Order: sequence, then C-alpha cells, then structure tokens
Amino acid sequence: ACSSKYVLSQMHPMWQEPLAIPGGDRQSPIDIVIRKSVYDSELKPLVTDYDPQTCQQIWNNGYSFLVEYDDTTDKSTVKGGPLQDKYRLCQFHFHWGESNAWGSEHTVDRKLFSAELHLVHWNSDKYSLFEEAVMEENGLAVIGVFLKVGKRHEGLQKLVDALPAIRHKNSVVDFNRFDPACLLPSNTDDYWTYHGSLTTPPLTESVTWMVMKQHIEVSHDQLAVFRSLLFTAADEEVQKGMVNNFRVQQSQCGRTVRSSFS
Ligand SMILES: COCCCN1C=C(N)c2cc(S(N)(=O)=O)sc2S1(=O)=O
Ligand SMILES: [Zn+2]
Repeated sequence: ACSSKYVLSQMHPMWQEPLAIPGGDRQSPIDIVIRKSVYDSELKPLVTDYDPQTCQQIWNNGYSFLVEYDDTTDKSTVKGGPLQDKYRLCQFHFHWGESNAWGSEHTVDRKLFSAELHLVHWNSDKYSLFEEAVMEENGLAVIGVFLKVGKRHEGLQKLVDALPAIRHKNSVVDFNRFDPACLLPSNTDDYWTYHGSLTTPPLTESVTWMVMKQHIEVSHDQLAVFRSLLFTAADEEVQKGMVNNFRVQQSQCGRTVRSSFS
C-alpha cells in the first residue's frame, strides 16, 4: 500500500478519514515491533523543561480534550533524544477506548493499552509559529505515554476534576499551574522513535514521535471520567460519548523504529 501514490487508510469509526492521503507513506500510529526496532546508541536522553505557569486552558475540541500552554516563549520545551532542535510545548491530550481493553493509538507487539497521552511540541529553533511548523518535515515532536488501569494517578486528578466543566464540544475553562512532567513515567530514557504524522486531520507528516517504553498508571474511575466527555456540542440533538477516539494503525512502509535502549 505504501508504494502507490496514495495510501488507502482504513476507515475509522470516529470520523470519515480522507479516503487517500497524498504520498502518505509516513502515517501514524503504528505497531511498534520490538524485535524489528533498531537500537541507536547515539540517541540521547530526552530533556523536558516544563513551566507550570505557562498552562492556560483546557478545552473539548470534539476529538479529545486539550490542555493548552502559552507557546509564545521557550518556557516549556523538550530537546535531546532524537531531536536536533528545541521544541516548544503547545498542548497535550489523550486517546482512549470505551473499555479498558483498548484505547491507545500506538501498540507494542500488538499490545493495546487503555489510553495514550500525547505531548505536542513544535520546532521553535526553525519556525516562529506552530501553524508554520505543523506543515514541515521536522516541525513537530510528540511524546507518547501509554496509560494502564491500576492505581490512582494523584497528579492527573486535578485534570480529571476539570472535565465535567468541558463535557461538550467547544467548551473551554481556565486551567492553570499544571505541570505536565507529573504525567511522564519515572524512566524517560527508554523510548522508541520514528518519523510519522498527526493521527487526526490534517494528518500532516511532520511529527518526530518519541513513544515511552514505561507506561503510567491511572485508576479505572479516572479513566471513566474521560469517557463522560461528549464528541457533540451542547445544542446537538443526539449526544455522542467521547470514546474510541483513536486512529487505526497505519502501514510502517519500511520505516525503521529506533530504540534508545538495547
Ligand atoms: C494546522 O492545525 C493543526 C491543528 C492542531 N492539531 C491538530 C491535530 N489534529 C493534532 C493531532 C495530534 S496527535 N494525535 O498526532 O498528537 S497533535 C495535533 S495538533 O497539531 O495540535
Ligand atoms: Zn494524539
């Protein structure tokens, strides 16, 4: 499917994906096949430097809920890892299922996790606006963290408590002083990295993915609050629960997934 000019992406229940993505040979998400990943000793540890004061708002965009950060300065950034430049945090969001049995976008040897966190950054060394970076090959860097249902995540609770206020699409509330570092696993030295795309429209192939090997744990009740969100706006007749907001896996198309650990 990758050799042809167009890659027919599998249809997705959540939204009508474009039938073909021009030149889509680096789409995301993918299944990370451990034995096919290549250890690269040149890969450095990731260096995140987040300022909780840059946290601005949390809103329901009809796909997920986003926690948005002030990205007008280099106050919350990631560098190192596979990255040549410094990237500014603009938002983080999640993908989850209607059941704990599935919900993540990436998988590891086909293993599904209950949810997946995406911390979205753009290359502020090369571009001056997110909108520019999102169209460029080395424009975005997204950290992916798997969520597993288990013990309650204390840091997540502040975010969970804000969700009832943004149940409907396009609702937004102020949200301040949230440190996204609390959502990272204790070990961020071990990750897989590959070149891919946004997993929701416009599906642009501008993302350096860094998927953490170590997952974080959240409680069943915390994830249940995610599922209380709605895809639909308050004025829509039929309300649809925001669940299964993940994209189906895409062909690897001969891409190499590198690991920072042997
Ligand atoms: C030009 O405007 C782009 C709109 C902003 N974004 C839209 C997404 N669908 C999106 C998906 C992302 S994901 N699931 O691949 O991390 S990051 C991201 S995003 O880049 O923050
Ligand atoms: Zn995402």
